[in-house]
Amino acid sequence: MPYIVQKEFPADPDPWDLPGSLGTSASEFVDQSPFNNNLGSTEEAESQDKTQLYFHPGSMLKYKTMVKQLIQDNRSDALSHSDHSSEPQMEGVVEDEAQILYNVIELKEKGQRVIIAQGGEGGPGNVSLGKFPKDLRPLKHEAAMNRGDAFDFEETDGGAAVAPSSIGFPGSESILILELKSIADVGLVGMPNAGKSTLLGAISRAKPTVGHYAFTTLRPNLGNLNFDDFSITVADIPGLIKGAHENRGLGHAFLRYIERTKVLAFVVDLASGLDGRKGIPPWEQLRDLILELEHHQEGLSSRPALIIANKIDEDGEEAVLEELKRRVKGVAPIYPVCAVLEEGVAELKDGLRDLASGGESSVLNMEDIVVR
Ligand SMILES: Nc1nc2c(ncn2[C@@H]2O[C@H](COP(=O)(O)OP(=O)(O)OP(=O)(O)O)[C@@H](O)[C@H]2O)c(=O)[nH]1
Ligand SMILES: [Mg+2]
Repeated sequence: MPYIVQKEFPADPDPWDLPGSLGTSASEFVDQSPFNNNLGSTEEAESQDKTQLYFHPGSMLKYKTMVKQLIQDNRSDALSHSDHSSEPQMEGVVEDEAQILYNVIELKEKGQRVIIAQGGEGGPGNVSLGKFPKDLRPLKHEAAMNRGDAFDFEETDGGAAVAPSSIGFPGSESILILELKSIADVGLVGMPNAGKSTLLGAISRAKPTVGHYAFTTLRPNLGNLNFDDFSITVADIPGLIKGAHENRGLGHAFLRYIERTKVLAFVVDLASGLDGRKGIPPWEQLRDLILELEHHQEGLSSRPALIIANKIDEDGEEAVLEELKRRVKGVAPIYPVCAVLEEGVAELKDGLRDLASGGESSVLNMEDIVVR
């Protein structure tokens, strides 16, 4: 083989467990690159350059320059040698080490582009070599090279000497984990079975799966709320349980969906814990949800929020709703709804519209909820 490229990727990284993937700025990333100027002398940096490939565009530029230089060097070598071998002598030159880099780039603008894998330089291509005799077509030549056959210049019909094709340099490779940063304007946040999916179906044309068991939803469902002059996207986020920040009930993945919404709509189940039923009262649901959000990422619960009190059709819910209003009085607006019968949905849509459009909004703080 004319050259060896070894790539060893460590164990598959879990996209939800990338250390430092939150809050690490692009500049920190650049600082990790050995191409950075703080490496000491330029020569020192150059010598490291030749053994490593990086995904970062700045690094790629430098790599490209290095490869160009190598090609030029090889061309002049080829010209000065009498054996006319046009194959670049690259053995051992391009050996790259796999690198795991976080926050390679954040694409924020429409049309923004980034090079994440550079194509290989050269070979010069058929055009540069003129007409090929049939038995010297590039593929045959490459196969023969791999067998170790010797090559001489051949004569074309017109009598001009042409060199066999050259393979060129390999391109770089990148394995990327792409992360969607923003999924919706509003996130429906609640415990399993609170009725989030039913609610999304009631306020939009989305048709998410509904089930009377926990964790029916494992991926966010999206729905659009269209107003005359305005449209908002609502995400039905999978249910969170206590300990979600420690990844209980796939909490890490679900909490990260919440990071990608602008405002929060806490959905609580009024019937939970009612009349000796299994479950926890709505104010405790709110407290637990806020705690999980804050444990996952400080300030995550400090987004504009409203509360949706679902299942007002259940017997005995009036007392629970009054109790809920008393315990969170003056904190965030409460919208009582029955998602299955679509009661209270019109008022809720107006509330979501105000919230998402940045009108008057309130934040639901832990201290503002009376639990005992
Ligand atoms: N009585 C009553 N039941 C409801 C209401 N809304 C939803 N439900 C029921 O509550 C159960 C859970 O509904 P889902 O919409 O799947 O709940 P979810 O919050 O999406 O649950 P996960 O996906 O597990 O997080 C289903 O049996 C629904 O029929 C409601 O307004 N009243
Ligand atoms: Mg659901």
